[in-house]
Amino acid sequence: MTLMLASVLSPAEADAAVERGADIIDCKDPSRGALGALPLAEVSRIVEAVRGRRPVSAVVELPHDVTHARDAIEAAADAGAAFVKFALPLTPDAEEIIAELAPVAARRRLVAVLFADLGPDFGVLDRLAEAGFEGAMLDTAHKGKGRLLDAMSVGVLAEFVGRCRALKLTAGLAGSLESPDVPRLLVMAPDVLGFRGALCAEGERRNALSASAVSLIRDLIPRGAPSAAEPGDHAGEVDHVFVRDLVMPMEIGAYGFERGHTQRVRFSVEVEVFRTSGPDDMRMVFSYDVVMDAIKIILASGHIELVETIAERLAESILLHERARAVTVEVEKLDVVPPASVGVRIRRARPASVAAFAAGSSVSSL
Ligand SMILES: O=C[C@H](O)COP(=O)(O)O
Repeated sequence: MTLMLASVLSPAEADAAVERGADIIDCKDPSRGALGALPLAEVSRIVEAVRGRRPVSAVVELPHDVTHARDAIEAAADAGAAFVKFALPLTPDAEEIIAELAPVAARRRLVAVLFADLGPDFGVLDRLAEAGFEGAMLDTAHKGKGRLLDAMSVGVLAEFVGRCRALKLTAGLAGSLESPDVPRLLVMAPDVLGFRGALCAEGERRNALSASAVSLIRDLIPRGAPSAAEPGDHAGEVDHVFVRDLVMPMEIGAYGFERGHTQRVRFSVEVEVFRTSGPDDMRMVFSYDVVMDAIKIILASGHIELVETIAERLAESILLHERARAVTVEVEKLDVVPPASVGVRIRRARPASVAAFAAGSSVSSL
């Protein structure tokens, strides 16, 4: 399950974010850049306003001297922050700093933030896991200069989440995320998606939190596993969302001669999507970006022997989306016997109980 983190700067904003369903309340001063810390007294006030209803995280601007860094982290935790977030230094001694913070990580839940637009080295994730960190989060350093998906491809983001999962680190994604990004990033099943700008009036992170914007993002992130429910007023209506004839180069094939180079593969995908009731925004749609991202993530994972494997993985990934009722996937190799194509077509559907839930779901009104 993916949790929604909302960055707030005041007790009033924290209360509004809790009321609108954010899962983690993150104390941050957006006027101080990507990872600006709030004064500790303000963190304490936010913790008080939250009244234990949600975990609170706090940003710390890490002093370079390790003793001071440890003290700053301890102070934020003493102010009531369940998680302490800070930007991982980009200096050559970053790994040493991580190791020196290991004693603090044994007592406090530390989250290291890596800036996607500054070319982070994912090798550091091993060091964070060894030092006992709680998790790692990708964010963007330069706000206003692009979203997370501008800084990193979906394949690289999926690699980040996968490496965190393998190391038992909580994986967070943030960085000027907008509502259409949410279903795309959910495909990677991160533990946390973090937001500030998208929750604010006019999408500007230094503006005040907007209740309707918080609700929009909240509604885009499913809250737990779907279960059976009564069908809603649009039950039975199904749209067909498709990506047709998308040709991508990929490493594929079971023969030795098919290794070490790419061949053209054509993808045609049709998703049967439950129609839902609600406002006329991203909550109403199943984005074809979800299909294209799922294809790119599979391609980025390296050589795959069988078209059947690709088709199954693609269908499985798309059916994770709660609006998808069934999917037909066609995968064709174009370079085996040109101009003919060879390949496979499969149709996969969700289990009936889950399908009933999705048919009956509607989003909250604003
Ligand atoms: O931790 C999450 C950040 O506060 C994200 O801020 P942003 O959405 O404005 O980039």
